[in-house]
Amino acid sequence: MPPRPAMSDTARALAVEPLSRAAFAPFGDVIEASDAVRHFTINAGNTERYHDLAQVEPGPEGRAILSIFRGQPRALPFAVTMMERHPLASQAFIPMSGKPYLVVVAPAGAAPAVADLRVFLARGDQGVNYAPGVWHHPLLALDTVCDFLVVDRAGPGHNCDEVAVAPPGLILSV
Ligand SMILES: NC(=O)N[C@@H](O)C(=O)O
Ligand code: NI
Repeated sequence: MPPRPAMSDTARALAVEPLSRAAFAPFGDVIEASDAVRHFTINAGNTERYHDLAQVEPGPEGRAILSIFRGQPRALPFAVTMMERHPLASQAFIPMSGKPYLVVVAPAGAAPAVADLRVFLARGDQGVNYAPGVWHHPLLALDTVCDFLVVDRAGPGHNCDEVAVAPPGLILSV
């Protein structure tokens, strides 16, 4: 992980890391067609299946649903002033517009401090699946309006907690 910039009273600059399966493993899954995952040829050789890439958890009495999120681009520098989590179920974002985007996460458990935040720059061919309870920032599209296929939960119960992050984290550039 890159060295963290110095702490300040008002805000803390956050280092941006490239998204990889290994680095993201504490937070969930990376959804990408790579030789690092199990894949095999199907359809009489026409198609390669990159198999079972993410653990979709609909949670108790829930069902997995598919939605499309059309995100407006975020301006940089961006201040991370809040985080959220879905305690009952996973949530996956798969880019449909082929553009890079930002992923901000912190480990499940206690409300994150700015020092707990990890920022990843995802390529336009990489999706992410947040494991249940993993703290994350809501969708952070960049540059232009971008669509994302979202796999998450419908069902009873409370499934979204939000917390403030103070001092905020600053994403200066990508
Ligand atoms: N609120 C909602 O459905 N979106 C967030 O969960 C998000 O992670 O973007
Ligand atoms: Ni969410």
